[in-house]
Amino acid sequence: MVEFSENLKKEVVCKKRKVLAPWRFQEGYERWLNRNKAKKLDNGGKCHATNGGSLDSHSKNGEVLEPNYVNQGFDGMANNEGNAKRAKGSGCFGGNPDKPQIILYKAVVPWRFQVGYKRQFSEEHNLRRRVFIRPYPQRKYPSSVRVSASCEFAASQELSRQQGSLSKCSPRDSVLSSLHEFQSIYRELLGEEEAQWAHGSGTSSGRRDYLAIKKFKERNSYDDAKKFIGEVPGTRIGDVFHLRFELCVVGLHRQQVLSVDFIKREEGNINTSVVSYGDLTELKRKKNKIDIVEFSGAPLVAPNGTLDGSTLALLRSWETKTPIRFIYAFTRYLSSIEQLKVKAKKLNTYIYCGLYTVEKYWQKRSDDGNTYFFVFRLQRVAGQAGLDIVAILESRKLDSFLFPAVYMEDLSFGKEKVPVSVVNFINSERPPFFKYITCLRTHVLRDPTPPVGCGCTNGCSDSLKCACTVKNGGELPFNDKGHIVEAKPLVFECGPSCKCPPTCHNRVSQHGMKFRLQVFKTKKMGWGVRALEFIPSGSFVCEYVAELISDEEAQRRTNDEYLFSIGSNYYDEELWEGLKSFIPALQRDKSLKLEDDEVFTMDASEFGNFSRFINHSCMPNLYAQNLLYDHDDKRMPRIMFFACENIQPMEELAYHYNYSVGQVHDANGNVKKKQCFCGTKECTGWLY
Ligand SMILES: C[S@@+](CC[C@H](N)C(=O)[O-])C[C@H]1O[C@@H](n2cnc3c(N)ncnc32)[C@H](O)[C@@H]1O
Repeated sequence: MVEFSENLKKEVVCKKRKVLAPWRFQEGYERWLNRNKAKKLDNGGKCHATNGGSLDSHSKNGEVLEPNYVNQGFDGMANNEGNAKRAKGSGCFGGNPDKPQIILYKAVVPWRFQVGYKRQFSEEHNLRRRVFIRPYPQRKYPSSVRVSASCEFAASQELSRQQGSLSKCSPRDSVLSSLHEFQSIYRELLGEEEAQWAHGSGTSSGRRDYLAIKKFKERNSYDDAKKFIGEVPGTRIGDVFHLRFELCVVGLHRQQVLSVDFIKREEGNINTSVVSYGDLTELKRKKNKIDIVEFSGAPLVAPNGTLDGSTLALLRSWETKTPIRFIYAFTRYLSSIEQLKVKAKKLNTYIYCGLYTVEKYWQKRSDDGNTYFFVFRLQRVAGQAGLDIVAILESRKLDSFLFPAVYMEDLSFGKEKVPVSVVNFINSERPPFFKYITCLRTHVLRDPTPPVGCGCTNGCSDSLKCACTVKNGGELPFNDKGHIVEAKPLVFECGPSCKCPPTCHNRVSQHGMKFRLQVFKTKKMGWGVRALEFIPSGSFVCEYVAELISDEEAQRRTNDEYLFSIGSNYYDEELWEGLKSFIPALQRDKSLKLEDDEVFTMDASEFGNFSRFINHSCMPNLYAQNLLYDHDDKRMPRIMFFACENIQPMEELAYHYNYSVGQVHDANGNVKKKQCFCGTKECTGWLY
C-alpha cells in the first residue's frame, strides 16, 4: 500500500471536503466516488481499515435513573452479557493498488456501513429455532445480516425479562427495565398534568401513581401475587425509590398500601418484606447504624385480641427464622416551589436495606392506652453490603426523579403520529431550535424518476410476478409481522403507482413511526433518543428526515453535526450476495453504475425530525436502511432506521456513525478527533 504524502492529503482535504457523517468513509463510497479521481493522482492506493463493528447488544444510558442507585456503579444499565459475536469488517474493500483510493473526507454519517457491515446472529438468536416466513433462494454465501427471522425471540422476550434467562436480559436489566417503564409512565402523567395547569385547564387527575401502575399493568404481564422470599433477583441493597408502586414493580414489596407483605400458606402466612418509616435525626443519632431495627405491627384492640394476617406472618417468620426484606422509608416535606412542581406536600424515599430476621418481639400499649401492638426487633443478616442511608438521603440527586428540569409533551407539536416527549434531568437546557418536519425538504429532487409500480391486486408475494419483489431480489423484504428480514443495499417498498392496497406487506416504513420514543439529555453525548416501549428486532423505528442537499452545498454548511451522507449501493453486486442473479437491473444496467455520479447529503441542522438526536454507538441497536418507494432515483434513497436488536423500554437508540479515526478533518485539513462516550464494551474510544 502506498501512503499519500501529508501535503497531498491536506491539499485534497482542503479543496474537497468538509465534515460530514459516515457513509463516505465506507469502502463502497470510495470505490464509487473516488476511484477515477484517485487515478489522476499517482499516489497509489491506500487501504483504510473499517470498523468492523458489532450489532449484538447495545448501550443503555440510564442517566436519569442513576441517582436512584447507590453502591453499584450503575453498570446495571450496560449490558455486559450480550453474547453476539461481531463479524469483523473486511478492512480493505477492493484494495487494488491499480485502483488507488483516497482518504479525503471529514465527518458525515453512515449509509454504506449498514450493508457493508457484516454481523452474525447473536448466539441467543442461533440458540433458538429460526422461523422463516418462507424459504429464500439458494445463496452462495449465507447471509450474515438477517435481523429478524426469529419469531420466537420476540415471543420469549417477556419470559426472558422475568427469568433473566437470556444473556441479553439479566435479572438486573429486567428489574431496571420494568422500573424505567413505570417511571416513564408516571412522569408522562406528571408532565401532562403540568401542561394542563400551564394552559389553565388543569384539574386534578387523581393519584398519578395509581394511574401509572394501572397503565403499567395493562402493558405488562405484571402479577401482584408473584412474591419472593429472600432476595429479589435483580435488586440490590441501596436501591432507592420514591413511590410505593416502584417497590411493587420491582418485586421488593408487592403490597400497595400495607407495610407488611406476606405469602399466604396453609401452614401459616410467611412474611416477605416490611416497609418501616424512619426518622433521619434519630438515625443520625444512632450514627447511621441499621444492624438492628424495630418495627411495630398492626394495632390490636385488646392484648389477647385477634391477630391480623401480617402480624401472624411476622410471628411465623420469627418461628421459622425466615429472612425478611427490610425497606426503610423517610418522608421529606417539600418547599412551596417543590410542592407546585409535584402537586404534593411531601416526598417519600424508600431504601432497600437488605435481609433481616426477627430476633424477638413483645407487646406494647399505645400512648393513648386504647390499643396494643407487637413490636418486632429485626437483626440484619450478617455479611451483606454496607449502606450509608444518611448520605443517600442528604444527596439532592434523589430529587431528579420527580423534578425534571425540562419536560415537553411533544417535540413534534402534533406532527408525528405518536408524540415524542422530551425530558432533561441533567440541567435546565431545552433542545436546540430547529424546524420540525416530517417530510424530506429538498430542492434537488426536482424531477424524481417515477417508480414503476407493481400490478398486484391479490397481494404482493415472493413471486417473480410482482415487479417490486423482483427489484428486491425476488423476495419480500419484510416478514408477516412487518419486520425487515435482512439488511439490503436497497429496499423497494410498494409505492403510489402500485395497485396493491396500503395493507400490502411490502409497505412498512411509509406508514411512519409507531413506537413511543423520547428525546432525553444524556450525560456526555448531548441529547439522545430512547425507547419508551419494547421494540422487537427488525421493526421500523423512524426515518432520518432532513433537508436533502447536494454534496457541494453540504461542504459549504458550517454546522456538520447533523450531516448524513446518502448514496446508492444498489449496483454493488457483492452486497446482494446470492440475490444478484434475481435482480434483472443488475444484469442489464451495468453501464448505469453511479461512479462519479452526483451524491447527496441530508442535513438536519435546521430542518429535521427527532432522529437528528440519535447518537452513535459502537454496539448499535439500529441500522440505517436505504429504501425507496415514492420515486426511483437510486442516488437519493430514504434513510430508514430499523431495529437490529430487541430494544428494551428506556434503552437509548443508537446507530453506528462509522466514522474512521484520522479521516475527519477541519477546514484547514488538520485531523479532527472526537471521543466516543457510547460506553459499550465494544467502544473503540473514538467517534473519529
Ligand atoms: C447527529 S448528532 C446526535 C445528537 C446530539 N447528541 C445532539 O445533542 O444534538 C451527532 C453529535 O452527537 C454527539 N455524539 C453522538 N454520539 C456520540 C458518542 N457516542 N460519543 C460522543 N459524542 C457523540 C457528537 O457531538 C456528534 O457530533
